[in-house]
Amino acid sequence: MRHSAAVWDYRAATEITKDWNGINQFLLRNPQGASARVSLHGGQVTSWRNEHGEELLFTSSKAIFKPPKAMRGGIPICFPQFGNCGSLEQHGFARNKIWTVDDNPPPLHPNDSHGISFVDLLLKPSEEDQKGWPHSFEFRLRVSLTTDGDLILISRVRNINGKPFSFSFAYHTYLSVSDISEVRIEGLETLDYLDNLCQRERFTEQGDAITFESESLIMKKSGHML
Ligand SMILES: O=P(O)(O)OC[C@H]1O[C@@H](O)[C@H](O)[C@@H](O)[C@@H]1O
Repeated sequence: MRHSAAVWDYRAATEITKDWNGINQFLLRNPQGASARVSLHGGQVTSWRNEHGEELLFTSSKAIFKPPKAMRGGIPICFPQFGNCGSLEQHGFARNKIWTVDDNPPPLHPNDSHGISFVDLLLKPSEEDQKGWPHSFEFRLRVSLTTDGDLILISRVRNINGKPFSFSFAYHTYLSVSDISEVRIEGLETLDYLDNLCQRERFTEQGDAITFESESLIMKKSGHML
């Protein structure tokens, strides 16, 4: 029987290193050997490994690892705009910014505090950001790894001056799959989507599961991108 959770020190389980551009990144570990790595560049999770050390996230061999270009891999955060559905740069500016560590985040709901190893990050808009998107916000991101090796991302956006604004948001997750023909995505039946490979024509999903036989690039109206 394992008693590791009772004595597990989540701070000791978090190691700070530098990413490929010298920007701080955090390595989260659980007692079973699973890990996750998250960079202050974009608040982007760049690696998630299971207890066998297998990488679960994909990073393109063509990824550019240099700001201000976001890296194509891991989990880029799209905010305050998804895709090119607005006047901002593709997928918004959050993924291109240097986030800070949030030393004193407001408490999370107890149901959301499952992480055995975690880091809290914060993004506040710069003056430059506010020229392009004149809204006052704080974006808090908690990245946690559970005892079971699950990765949990919790995002909280706070309007700090009470003037209403709207935004779109997505975790642009690149999952690594060994055999795409084995993948099924369920639960999207009846949703409308825009097909990027058909000039963003709108269709309604009919099937109870999506499978992949060829290149596919569809954007669900609710914000999911496949
Ligand atoms: O190429 P970017 O800006 O990193 O965005 C990643 C991808 O985002 C998707 O939403 C687009 O449909 C793709 O065309 C794009 O490659």
